[in-house]
Amino acid sequence: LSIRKNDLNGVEGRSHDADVAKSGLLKMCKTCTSVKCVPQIQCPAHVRMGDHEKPQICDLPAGKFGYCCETGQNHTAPQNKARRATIPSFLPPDVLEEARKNFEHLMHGVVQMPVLRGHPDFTHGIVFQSTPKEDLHNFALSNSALELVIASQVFGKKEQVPVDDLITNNVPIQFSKTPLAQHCQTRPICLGRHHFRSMDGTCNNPLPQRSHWGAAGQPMERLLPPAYEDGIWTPRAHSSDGTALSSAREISSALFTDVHRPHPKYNQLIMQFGQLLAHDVSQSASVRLDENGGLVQCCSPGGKSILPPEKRHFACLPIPVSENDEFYSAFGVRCLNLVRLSLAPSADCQLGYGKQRSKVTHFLDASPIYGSNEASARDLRTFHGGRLHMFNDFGRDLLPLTSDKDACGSADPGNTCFKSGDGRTNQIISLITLQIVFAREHNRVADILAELNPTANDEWLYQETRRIVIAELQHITYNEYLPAIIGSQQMKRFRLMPHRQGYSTDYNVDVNPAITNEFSGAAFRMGHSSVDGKFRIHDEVINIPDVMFNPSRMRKREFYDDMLQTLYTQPMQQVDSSITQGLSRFLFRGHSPFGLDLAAINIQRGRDQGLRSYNDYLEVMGAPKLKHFGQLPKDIGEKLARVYRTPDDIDLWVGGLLEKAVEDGIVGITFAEIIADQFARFKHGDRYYYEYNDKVNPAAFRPAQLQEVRKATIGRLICDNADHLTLHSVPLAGFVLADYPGNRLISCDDSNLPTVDLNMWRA
Ligand code: HEM
Ligand SMILES: [Ca+2]
Repeated sequence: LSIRKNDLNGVEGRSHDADVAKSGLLKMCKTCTSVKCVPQIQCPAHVRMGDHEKPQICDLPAGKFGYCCETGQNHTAPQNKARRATIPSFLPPDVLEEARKNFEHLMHGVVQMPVLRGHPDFTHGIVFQSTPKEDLHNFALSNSALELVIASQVFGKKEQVPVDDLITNNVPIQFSKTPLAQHCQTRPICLGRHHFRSMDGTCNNPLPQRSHWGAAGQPMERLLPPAYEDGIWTPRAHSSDGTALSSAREISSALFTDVHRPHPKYNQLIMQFGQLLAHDVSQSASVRLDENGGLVQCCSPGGKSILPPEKRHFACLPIPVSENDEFYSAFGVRCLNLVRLSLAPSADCQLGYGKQRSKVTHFLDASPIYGSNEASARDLRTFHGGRLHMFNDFGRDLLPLTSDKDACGSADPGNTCFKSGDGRTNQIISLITLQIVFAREHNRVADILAELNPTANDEWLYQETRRIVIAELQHITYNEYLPAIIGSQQMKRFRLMPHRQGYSTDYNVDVNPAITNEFSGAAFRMGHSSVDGKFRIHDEVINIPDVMFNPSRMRKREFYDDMLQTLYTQPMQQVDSSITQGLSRFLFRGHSPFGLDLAAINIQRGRDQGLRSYNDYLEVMGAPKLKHFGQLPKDIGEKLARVYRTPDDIDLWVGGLLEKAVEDGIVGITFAEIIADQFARFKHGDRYYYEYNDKVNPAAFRPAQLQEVRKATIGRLICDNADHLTLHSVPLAGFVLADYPGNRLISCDDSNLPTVDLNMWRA
């Protein structure tokens, strides 16, 4: 993960110094003054420099670059094992042989009962769903990554490599000269200058060595080295005092209650927009039983017990449930299924820890609308007038219907489900609603462009429209959504606020746009606490589990308009220690009397993804670590002390949620920083970001076009794409409750709700 000097060489292999001088993107400091030179992975973007300026690079041994890191800390676990004098610099044949044997043993697999359609575990599997062709590809890639990880594990154990060296990628062994090289990823070759951004996110960074940065299928990044017990892939299971960590379910039920605490300012639309964003930038994949995407089950039927080790698949990470559990005990459930995330082979082909794979483009590029590869993008297009397929339901455009019988995982025949660029669209009906808004926006814009440019062909209309819709999405995100979530101070520190005029010059060729494990595994899952367990539509109260993977209501004529109004009228729930039972007890219940616990899943997932404890992240931000629970407010400290032995054990998702919100934001400071860091990557590391000029962005907007894009608001987007059967107005500030001081409901024709004038796109 650290930058190698060669990575900085230009296309024609110019010298490193010339490159730095030419781009002006890096400040060179051979040795850091007053701060420490550490590998990039040990210095998260948000602590690199006080004012989040360009990174200062410095020399590390073995020809690598590091960053001058302001915290001056080495963010790794304390080194508790004596360092071995020498570690071989090659992979001995016996390691290769043993690794091969171990791998084959794992692949031999276990015989298990199939997971039945309609069961909550089946539905959970759909969250990671792919097409059959992708399943095959995923299985192969996941296994390739596994072979590399097993070889790393065998080597680490045999040679007694200190865990610290493994988690900081400090073992300079290349797989490229071994038979394992076939499992390493190759970088995409980018020919010419791509005018429009690619569908799969490849070829964004102009340096050929970085053509894969941010592309679909690439591994997630990390802010801190992983907390794997063996330094490679074994999840954290022990307290820092050596005893076993409490079960994720025990923590969930002790700490997360379901209390109605409506937010005084923000509505459910901001929650729903957040989930759409989450799906745009991250979709992990779970390990599968076979190449047909078969699901792994780690519990005995009915969740009565955890399967014994000899019957358990290697990717099992089930959540134990106590026999006295306040909820599940009534059903005799002692085990909640959880399957580990699959890994991606990394492009550096080096021995090291497992890296989780994300299936969607990491960039904020409307991938839920368009897909994350050429094939799914083509499947969604009509190839006429640049338009996307829609299902016309008696005059109203809904998303196209899918023929994939597993899309909803339902056992009910005739359950109609929808298709989009993302397999999770049917997860909840309010998400489908927002996906329809964006798909309609695409066709609305395409139609206007076609009228303005009568000779334009389908391809140009599609790509140009996609460029505009992505720009609108980015503008709404950075202008309306993000300031509400992380507050104005973080927006400023990370240079995230859109300009009012002119182009932004914030592109930085060295910023890796990849999603971080901390963001996808913890910080952005803050959204789960903001969900209200009920939608109130006129007199009807809908419990959210009833509209998960069950979109039949969408066919009711007024439902779409009504749902949008509910979203902007109903307050979102505060982001805190409350999470609706619709998610923490009844997630994906279908017809079952109980469902899954998303809070427990989030905690266990954090351990699966190797997230370090909350305390380590406090330290990264320059805050003192918690030494004892008494430092926290009494009620929180007491609850935590019941499930954690020491503050060093607190899971990141838990610690982050318990913080009080930053002054003018929705989340606490730790999540605000992690989210800010992530959106700084999406902005500063995306060449196609809408505010860049043509020196950076091959598809730059003309100044007048950019000014128009800056008029995009979530309110206008909804007005322009509503059915106008029951919806005729929106709140002026779309994510804010209409009755909040300073805000009001305004009619869709009100001139205070600006319109993006597409006349600027007349050829
Ligand atoms: C509306 C109801 C929602 C439901 C039913 C839901 C459900 C889920 C489920 C089942 C997962 C996968 C859990 C796992 O196995 O690790 C997940 C992941 C996630 N959710 Fe939600 N979620 C909802 C809303 C939200 C919101 C509002 C946000 C953010 C604002 C959000 C952010 C995320 C993120 C970042 C992930 C990780 C994605 C990945 O990397 O795979 N979710 N959610
Ligand atoms: Ca994306």
